Formats: sequence, structure tokens, C-alpha cells
Amino acid sequence: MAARRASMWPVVMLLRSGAARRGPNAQARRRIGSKVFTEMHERGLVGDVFPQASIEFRHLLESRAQTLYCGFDPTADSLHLGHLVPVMALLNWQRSGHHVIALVGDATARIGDPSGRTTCRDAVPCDVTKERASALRAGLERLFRNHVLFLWDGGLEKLGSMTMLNNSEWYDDLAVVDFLSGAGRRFRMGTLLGRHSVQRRLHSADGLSLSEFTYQAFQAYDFLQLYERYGCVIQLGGSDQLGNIMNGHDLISRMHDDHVYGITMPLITNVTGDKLGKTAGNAVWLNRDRTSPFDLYQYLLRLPDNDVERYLRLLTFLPLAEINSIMNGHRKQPEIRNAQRRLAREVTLLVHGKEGLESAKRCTSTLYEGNLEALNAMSDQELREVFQGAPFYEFLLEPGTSILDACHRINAVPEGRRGFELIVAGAVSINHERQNNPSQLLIRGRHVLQNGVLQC
Ligand SMILES: Nc1ncnc2c1ncn2[C@@H]1O[C@H](COP(=O)(O)OP(=O)(O)OP(=O)(O)O)[C@@H](O)[C@H]1O
Ligand SMILES: N[C@@H](Cc1ccc(O)cc1)C(=O)O
Repeated sequence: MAARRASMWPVVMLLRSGAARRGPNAQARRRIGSKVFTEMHERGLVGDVFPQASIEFRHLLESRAQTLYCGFDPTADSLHLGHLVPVMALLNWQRSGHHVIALVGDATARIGDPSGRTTCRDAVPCDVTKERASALRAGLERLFRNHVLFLWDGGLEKLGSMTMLNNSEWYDDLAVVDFLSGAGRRFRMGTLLGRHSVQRRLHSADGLSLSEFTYQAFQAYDFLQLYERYGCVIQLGGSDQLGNIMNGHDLISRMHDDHVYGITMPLITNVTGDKLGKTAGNAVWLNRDRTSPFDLYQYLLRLPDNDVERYLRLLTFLPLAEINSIMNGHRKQPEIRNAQRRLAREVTLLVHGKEGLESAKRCTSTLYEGNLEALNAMSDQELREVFQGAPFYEFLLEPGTSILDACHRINAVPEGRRGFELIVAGAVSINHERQNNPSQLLIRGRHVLQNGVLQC
């Protein structure tokens, strides 16, 4: 018995040290295919690799499962379309068997990343940041859940693991003096001052606060913590994050004899070239209470032809060969917007699930195709989302209510003879059907649909 136990011991030790250094669970030892990096590149999900996409780096990614992370600061209570780029990167790495960590920066959000900003962020009370962090977390969880439910059919065992963390986990109990006398000693002021985001702000009218200046050290420290706790060796981020990622690389390299890397992705922009996001004030949100599935779907349906292929590669899991064939068809008949329709379908499904996609299609059909059946099936929430800005009236339908009565109640026509004449002249349509008889009584199922709607 004793001999058997002794011979088992080293095996247990090996598994534990392997898991701690290279991934959150035992799947870390799985081998990964050799095409992963190339495909990520072709999709546009790899911009720059720091320090470089060396042979060692490719070997690291292709030989076995690694752990990669990306951070999201809860500076709002919802993710936006721009965030979908790093989320798609995380999901693609996960699909190829790597382990991913989505880090919610509930601590760093309070400091405020100066990257890409011309002015200082307003201070936000701690409880607001906490609420935003849990909303952001729920948003990230929804994306990962929808991915598994609707867009992944490879079997759960083939997916790498996904871990969600808050960075307050290591900051809440860290004293500022310990931080500065520990990790703080490893940073070099010349390097920190030289970062683009710092330089831009130093020379701006608003200047740069001490807290914003130190932001890069905190993001670097996150990378160090994730390296030490989860064996995370790669940080992902938009191209605006390169400086912060380089600091993390430098910090880990100074403290450990190991190689870590950063991968940045290109930023998606709107037609005027501004980064899609909060700061530019042009965000298309992923939470339904801010941007409805219908509005998200329509935004993508209206995407210019020049952008659609890039978005299909970045924001969908469609195989590249299928995207090529969609684009070949699209070039022949751009007016039917088949490529945009496919993009809208895939993205809405990921963001809002099957129910959200059906809702977006139902609303589109009601509004743009005058489809009565779709209008009939719309919920209260959908009606408010689609007819945003249009006046809504709620009233009890009493028997004997005529078209003229209803029009008066909602101020659709003036009182008296003029209102009567306007209806006779064909000025009023109910549920897409023109009405010429003001005395006609409202009939359930014809003028008032099953869901109680009368669209006038
Ligand atoms: N339009 C975009 N395209 C690609 N990546 C983006 C885009 N917007 C944000 N990201 C990336 O998402 C990650 C999280 O970004 P972050 O939480 O700072 O959001 P943000 O909208 O950039 O915030 P803010 O506008 O407040 O600076 C970062 O890696 C960032 O580069
Ligand atoms: N600084 C990133 C978010 C982030 C936060 C913490 C990190 O460890 C990494 C990234 C941004 O503003 O986009």
C-alpha cells in the first residue's frame, strides 16, 4: 500500500503544478491545432502581437491550451458593439480549446483609463461602479451563454474554460503602501511617461491626474496577478490598449523568468472614423433596455457595403469560405443586402439569443413590410421599442366605439365636421388599412388586434 501511494504522489504533484501555471483546469494539457493563429489573423482578430509573433509565441499557442484574458471597465452598465470585438476574440480562442478570462475592472474603473481620452473622467461613486460591474458581468455572461446555446455545436468538452473575475478581488485588501513598495518599484518612470496615452494628455488643456497616470500600473498589476494565479500568459485588448499591455509584459518579465504576450485588435469605427464606444458618444449598446434587438438588427442591416465583409469576419463565427461566398453573391446584388442581413442575424443571435432575433425580425417585418401578422404578435415591450418616440395611448375599448370616436380620443383628427371629412377623404389608416367610414364601429380582430393594438 505504502509503495503504491509513494508512486502516485509525483503524478498528483505534476497535475497541480501544470494547472496552476498554464490554465485553470486539467484541460490545460490538451494539444491545440496549428491553424488557430492563422485563422484568427485572417478574421482580423489579431492586429499587433507584443513583443512579437515569434516562433516561440506560435509554438506556445499551437502546442497546448493557454490562458488569455481581456479586461472591461464598468464605466457604463452595458457593453457596446465595440466590445464585441474583444469578446469575439475571447470566444474564438475558447472555441480553439484555449482558456479565457473576462476581467471586469471594478477597481480600475474607479481610477479611469486615460487611453484615447482628451479629458479627465468624472469621479463616480463606489456603489454606482459596483452596480455597473454586476450589470457588465451579466452582459458578458449572457454573450458566453448565448454562444454555447445557439452558435456552438462542437460539444462542451471541446471548448476551453471561461472564467469571469473582478479585479477588486486583489485590490480590496491591498494597501497602497504595499502596492507602491512592491510592484511600484518595478516600473520605470521614463517608460510610463513615454506612453502615447500619457503624452497626449500631458499636453492637453485638462492635463493628467495622478490617478489616471497610475492607471497603467494597475492594469499591469492585473496581468501579473492573472499570470501568478491562473497561469495567464496573453492579454488581449483593442489597439488603444497596447501601452497598458506592454507595461504588464514588462512587469511580469522583471519578476518572472517567463515569456508573456499581448495581442491587440483593430478598433471598429463609425462612418466618420470615430471608435465605436462610450467616449465618442456613438455607442450601439448590447443591453436591451438601451438598444433594442430591433435597433441593433437595423443598425447592422444599414451597415455600408465597404464594412460588411470585415464585420462578418470579426463579429460572426461563419467559416471564412462561407463569408467569401456570401460576399460574391452580395457583389452581384448589393441592393438586397444579403450580407448585411446575415451579419444582423448572427450578431443579434449572439447578443439577444433566439427570442431577441425573432423579436428583431418581427419588428422589422411590421415596420418595413406592413406585416399585420407580425404586428399582431408583438409584445408591449416590442411595441414600445419599435414605435419609440411615437405617441402611445391606452384606453378601454367600450362597445360601440367608432373610428371617429377613437380618432378623437387620440387627437388624430380635429373635432367636428373637419375630422369627419378627413377620414372620408382617406387620411386615416388603421393597422395598415385605409379607413373611409368614420361611423364604422371598431371590431376586435380587424381594427383591434389580438394583442390589443390599434396602430393608427
Ligand atoms: N470600437 C471598438 N473596437 C474594438 N475594440 C473596442 C472598441 N471599443 C472598446 N474596445 C475594446 O474593449 C475593451 C474594453 O474597453 P473599455 O471598457 O475601455 O470600453 P470603451 O468603450 O473603450 O471605454 P471608454 O470609451 O469609456 O474609454 C478594450 O480592449 C477596448 O480596446
Ligand atoms: N483598460 C481597459 C480595461 C481593462 C481593465 C483592467 C485590465 O486588467 C485590462 C483592461 C480599457 O479601458 O479598455
